[in-house]
Amino acid sequence: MTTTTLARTAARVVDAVKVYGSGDTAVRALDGVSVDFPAGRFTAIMGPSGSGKSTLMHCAAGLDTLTSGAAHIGDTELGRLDDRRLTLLRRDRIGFVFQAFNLVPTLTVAENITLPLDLAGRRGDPEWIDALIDVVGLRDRLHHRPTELSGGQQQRVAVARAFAGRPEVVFADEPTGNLDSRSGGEVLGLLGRAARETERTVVMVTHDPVAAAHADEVVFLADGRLVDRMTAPTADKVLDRMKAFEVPS
Ligand SMILES: Nc1ncnc2c1ncn2[C@@H]1O[C@H](COP(=O)(O)OP(=O)(O)OP(=O)(O)O)[C@@H](O)[C@H]1O
Repeated sequence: MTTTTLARTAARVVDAVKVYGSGDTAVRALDGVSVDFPAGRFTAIMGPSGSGKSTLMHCAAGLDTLTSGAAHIGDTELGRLDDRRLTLLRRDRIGFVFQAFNLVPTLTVAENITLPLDLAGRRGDPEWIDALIDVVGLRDRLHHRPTELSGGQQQRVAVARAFAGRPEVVFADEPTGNLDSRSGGEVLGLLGRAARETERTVVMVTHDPVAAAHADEVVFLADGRLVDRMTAPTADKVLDRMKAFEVPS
């Protein structure tokens, strides 16, 4: 598919370096990564274990700080924000989906979805939330508690929660890690649909080629460096690309 609109960048890192520890035990988790995540697209970050995927996501999302380089959400450089502004930015402009669903067991599905808005004292956009409930297919479960739902349904609640405040970017870290392949596929389809239908940006970390194939584009990390990008991925193409990392050079 071609597009004539110039893609806006929703999030990016420039010359990102992240070193954990110091001296002999220092680990260079990111070694000069520059990557942009276009607005309105679903991008997967792939790479072997230890390649820096989670570190990249955490630094891009303002959950961790870079050793050097810069991370931006829209036009905002995260390194220039004090803790309070960074917290507000994460709350108001970013959504998160993690491997563990992190729902509040005492609240209903509906209450879980609007929890971040309620905590922020925001009412949110009722039409937006109503539409989201249909996107994630939870209309008949709104008054259930998380324990009454399957794992896949719980993660769908977490996806709706992540999108509820109309964030600019939703970051997902191995969102299907705790799901069987069928529910995992549903959640991934949903992430893609939510990105397209709500024109939001989704950035997902995964080590699973099948999961990555749901994205519009895959970026590949190896040893803390960006080594490739692939548009219109398929599981086979992603798997082939991953195999190349395992061949000793
Ligand atoms: N808090 C930390 N302290 C020290 N080293 C860390 C820390 N977090 C990550 N690392 C190291 O940084 C490197 C990159 O880790 P990261 O978790 O980003 O990789 P990953 O690609 O997400 O791996 P996986 O697929 O196994 O989750 C690894 O060598 C890891 O051991």
